[in-house]
Amino acid sequence: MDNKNNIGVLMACPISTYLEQGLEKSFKVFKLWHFKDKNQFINSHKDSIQAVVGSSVAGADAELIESLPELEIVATYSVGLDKIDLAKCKERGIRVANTPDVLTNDVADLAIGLILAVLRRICESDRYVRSGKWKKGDYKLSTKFTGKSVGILGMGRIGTAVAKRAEAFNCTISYTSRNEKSTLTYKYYPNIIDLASNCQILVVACSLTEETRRIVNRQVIDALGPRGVLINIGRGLLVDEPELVSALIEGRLGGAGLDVFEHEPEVPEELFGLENVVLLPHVASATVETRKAMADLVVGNLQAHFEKKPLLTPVVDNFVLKNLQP
Ligand SMILES: O=CC(=O)O
Repeated sequence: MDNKNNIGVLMACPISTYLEQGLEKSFKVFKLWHFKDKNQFINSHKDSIQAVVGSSVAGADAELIESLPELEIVATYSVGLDKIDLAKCKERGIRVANTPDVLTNDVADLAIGLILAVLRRICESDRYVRSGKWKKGDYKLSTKFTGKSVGILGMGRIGTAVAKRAEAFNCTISYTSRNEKSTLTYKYYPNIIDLASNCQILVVACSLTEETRRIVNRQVIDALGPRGVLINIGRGLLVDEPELVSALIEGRLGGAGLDVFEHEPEVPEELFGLENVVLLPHVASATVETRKAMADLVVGNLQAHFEKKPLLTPVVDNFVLKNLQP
């Protein structure tokens, strides 16, 4: 690998001290949020920045990619790729890596946690105890999870891990995905409305792309219905948020467990007073163990790239063909 001072790595947003320290051991790290005038900073450092590190908050859009002529790799501290202009990266031969696998279990665990929290009113009953209301009477009955039908939107790594967990709760699993998976015995619905009409809990676990933007629209929400529960551990923009809010307020949807929102960290305040809703601050992969593994993977991918080796977790890798010597 070249001398570390020769390789500029631009962090697009604050991520973690552990990651920063890992990057600083091998690279010259620039933290974009430290610069008031970002355009001026990029203009004066564009010739030394060869890598961008992003996350689910900020990545590399077309404008950033175009402003960095020496950019060779974008490594994101996320499994989601929606903050990266992948088409631009392919066009420019820029490699892209993400952090799949290491976070799958945590995200699937949290999806189940959200289901239980909504159906069994865990957060609401905790508030009941803390506010002293228990002394005046028992908390009301909640809803059983075991045996419910669970529909999964997006049967990738995370969707599959959610399904496996839900099976242990004796749930019937069905799903919709780009394609039916021949290896799975779960019922496949080619369309999300049919999936939503035939399940009690709909878990949103697909990636955000132009095709899936607001895929959970009013029709899907109405198909899920007043006894149905929506769980979103994907991206806020997969759901039509204003429609979700009105369905919850009007009682057209039974409940929701949401880890992600359209305008994070903004969350529609109309949801704050609803006891059938559990709201989390985008923490599905946020455990000490997993975040460390994600950071190690980001650093490992950059090291692999600058040592002209195959990426550990490649997403876009046509750089190999053009620029890497055997
Ligand atoms: O949102 C988190 C991720 O994409 O990893």
